[in-house]
Amino acid sequence: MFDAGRIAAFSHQETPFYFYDITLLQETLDTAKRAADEYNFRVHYALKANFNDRVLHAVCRTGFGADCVSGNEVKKAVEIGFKPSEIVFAGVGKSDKEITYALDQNIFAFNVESVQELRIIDAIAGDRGKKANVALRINPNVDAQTHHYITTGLDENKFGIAQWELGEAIETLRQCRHIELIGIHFHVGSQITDLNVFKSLCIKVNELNNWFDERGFRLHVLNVGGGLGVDYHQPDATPIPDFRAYFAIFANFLERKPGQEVHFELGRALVSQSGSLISRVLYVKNGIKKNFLILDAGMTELMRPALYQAYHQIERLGQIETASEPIHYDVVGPICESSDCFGKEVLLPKSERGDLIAIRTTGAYGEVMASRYNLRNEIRYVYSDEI
Ligand SMILES: Cc1ncc(COP(=O)(O)O)c(C=O)c1O
Ligand SMILES: N[C@@H](CCCC[NH3+])C(=O)O
Repeated sequence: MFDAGRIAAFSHQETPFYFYDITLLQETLDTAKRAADEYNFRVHYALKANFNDRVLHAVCRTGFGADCVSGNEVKKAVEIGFKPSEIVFAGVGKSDKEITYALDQNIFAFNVESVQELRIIDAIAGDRGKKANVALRINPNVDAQTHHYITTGLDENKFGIAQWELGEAIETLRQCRHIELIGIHFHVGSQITDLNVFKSLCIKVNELNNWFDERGFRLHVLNVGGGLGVDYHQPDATPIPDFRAYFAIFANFLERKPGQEVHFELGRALVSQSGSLISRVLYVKNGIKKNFLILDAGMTELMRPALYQAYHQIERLGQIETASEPIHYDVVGPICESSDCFGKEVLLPKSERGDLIAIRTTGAYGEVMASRYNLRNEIRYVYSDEI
């Protein structure tokens, strides 16, 4: 992925920066779109994974809709050019202002996460003389088999309407005159690599689809969320996730009723592998117990390792001196936190001040989770077709 020409181009850049491989991004998007189209599935890209303008333009041009989690994300999606009729809005804490804004934009649907939220949307829609499309986000209590911080579909999680509340939800819906129930929505977690999790989800969706049908609600949409994981350990071996296998699970196990559409909300799987965080070694500290590589990027640029102990492949770019043995380094940033560490005991070629380091698979939940802690600079980025 990082050939000599590219590395030479990096060496003139101010670091740290996010590097986006636009060719890989487009190939990934095209592969996913083709796989989804085979079954007539509709994908709304989850903006929360990466809302960089270049990324969003590519996603929009490829023909995906947008899944948003804040009023600002809805605004961003509209500005980029996503059709309002292809924008959905989820989130456990939508403010009145955000609901009003999204209603005024005539978005496709609100994925509603509580009975109380149903009443609020109904009231705001009534005041504005509108009818809001809603899908109920149901917590199916399906274990996503992922890191406990990024699982979202268990009873202990704050997301969605619990199954025991569904009776109250449909009673409320019957009273709401400014709401149209169009479907049901699920999202059980992120970075899911065991496809059996999605089979279990399908079984739950089928049960609930029947439950609504028996009560006279004809659902138009089954939205099964996102969550497909990527290979953080071997980014070059699997640069594009197996979208065909993923969609095939839903094609095989989901029981659609006549006219029902299936919607998805993929984020990570569409953008992760096309991003890398590129930084420089500032200092090398050789200790008795440890060797440290101190980079000019830190948890302020990439928070995942500090937040979830997430693994990212770390590579030293450029010429490797074959005469020296590789060395184990703790690769750390400059931030005043001990958790500001990208990897412990990482085996790398002997490195020195000025060397370029790539932290891979950072196209999703990288740039978007950056912070200004320690009054750090704004994030910089470099696109493959501009160098
Ligand atoms: C409701 C919802 N949809 C979609 C996504 C996108 O998930 P992923 O990036 O794992 O595909 C998320 C994030 O986990 C989410 O909360
Ligand atoms: N931000 C997380 C995933 C959470 C996705 C949003 N629900 C990550 O970096 O993996």
